[in-house]
Amino acid sequence: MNEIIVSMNHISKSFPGVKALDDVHFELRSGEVMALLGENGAGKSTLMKILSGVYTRDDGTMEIFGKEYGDLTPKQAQEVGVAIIHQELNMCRHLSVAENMFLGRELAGKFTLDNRKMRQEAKRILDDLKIDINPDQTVGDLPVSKQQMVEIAKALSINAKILIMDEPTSALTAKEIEDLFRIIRKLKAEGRGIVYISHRLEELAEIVDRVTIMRDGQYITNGNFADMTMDQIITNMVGREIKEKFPRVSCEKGKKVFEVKHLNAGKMVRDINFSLYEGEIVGFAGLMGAGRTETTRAIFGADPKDRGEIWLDGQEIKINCPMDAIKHGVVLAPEDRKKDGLCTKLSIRQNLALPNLDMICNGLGVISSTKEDKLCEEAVQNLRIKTPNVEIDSGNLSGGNQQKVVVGKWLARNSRVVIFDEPTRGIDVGAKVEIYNLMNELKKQGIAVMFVSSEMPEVMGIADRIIVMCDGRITGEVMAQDTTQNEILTMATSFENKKIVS
Ligand SMILES: Nc1ncnc2c1ncn2[C@@H]1O[C@H](COP(=O)(O)OP(=O)(O)OP(=O)(O)O)[C@@H](O)[C@H]1O
Repeated sequence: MNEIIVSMNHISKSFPGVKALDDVHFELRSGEVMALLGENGAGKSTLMKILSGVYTRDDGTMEIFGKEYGDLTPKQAQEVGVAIIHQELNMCRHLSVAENMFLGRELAGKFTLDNRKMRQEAKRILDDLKIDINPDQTVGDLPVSKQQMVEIAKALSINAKILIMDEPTSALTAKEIEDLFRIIRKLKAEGRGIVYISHRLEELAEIVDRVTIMRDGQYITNGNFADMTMDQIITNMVGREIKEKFPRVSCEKGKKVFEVKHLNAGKMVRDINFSLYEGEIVGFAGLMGAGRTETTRAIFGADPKDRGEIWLDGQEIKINCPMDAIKHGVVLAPEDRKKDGLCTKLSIRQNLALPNLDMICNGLGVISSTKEDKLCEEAVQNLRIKTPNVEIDSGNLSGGNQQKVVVGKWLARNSRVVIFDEPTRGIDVGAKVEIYNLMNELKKQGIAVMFVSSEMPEVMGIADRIIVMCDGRITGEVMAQDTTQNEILTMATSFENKKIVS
């Protein structure tokens, strides 16, 4: 049996008002992929930040390669062989691949840095991983998937024996995920231990050997993945059975609410035409980079439009900036929650209140704390935002709970059109169902729902009608109940087979 390389026992950690970890156990063996699973806010990232020296624990013991460690600093953790690849990649975007890989431990020549040697070494590691990236390329110019590969290469360049990957596939295409899994298998075969945090449970079977499950900051169980059913895993994660992963409600299709005509914006939004009706959810499927996010941003006024018309309830409206869109009741929950969806340095309360000031201010322009409290209370309750109170910085929330705040901002408004761009990315299985239910609720209220998602099962499970995009254009439209994943994929990868339902 593979040796135990990490053993964490009775680990506890509190933040003001939150017990993030309470008597947690965790074990990792060499040559295995250990999935660390739990709902948003369960404490997975906090536990791994303790292992990698980002946080110090309040209580408990930690052994790495059989040696007991007290409080590790990130540098010490690195020296011991622990590398963490964060969900939000931590690269210096303006530096080259080689410069990033050797950041903080540059190789010195006689008088200056030995750039040639660093380049050569970077190339050797990238080649070894069969990754086609030029070490001289600026990291900011690389797609996210390649940046992630550079992070992995960097971990290997410091000879990391324990690699922690936090939601590594959340921004990757199917082909890129395959590449990542190939690399993970190679690392595993070399005897490295990999901790794999993911909310995409369907991919676990591909890659995972064992599973550790946490809930509400506590250790629940661990075991071989092969010995557990998916239902057991989910029940352990959420503490209750989830009967329907894709709850669908049927509504009568009503009148046309929203229409986009001949929308063009930059290279990735080319002659987009579609309508949204009352009583339906319209899914936007496609591969990453198909132009769906650009379309949502152009509609919302976050990016300029070259031409095109937007109609709401039979009248043309002008949206030149997000403020115009919000005034007309057209709102967007954007894909990148940290960059576009939240002010991470502001509290949950301030984030929820910001776009709703018109509704919570009294006649004199002063915020009514009663109305603000009510707005926050409803958002926290309806979306089950896990937080001790609404005064904490939204940047300190777990990823999934941040997403809930983004969605919560729009709940209070009487919106006519709600655009969700990848709303369930990084969200746990229970919270996903809550988001679907929320979309269903909007659908029942006659609000038009546009739902962009790269997860085929959820588009097929939740949307009524599916519009497919490829390379900035709409390449097909199908009713969810009449289609197959293959048909959607064909439309998502070619301009042929164009199919439109009336
Ligand atoms: N720096 C911090 N300050 C205050 N609270 C924090 C901080 N970091 C984490 N928390 C809280 O600790 C709890 C555990 O968060 P953590 O990020 O570890 O969860 P997670 O399981 O990784 O969730 P997710 O799957 O959403 O990423 C949450 O309630 C979170 O709000």
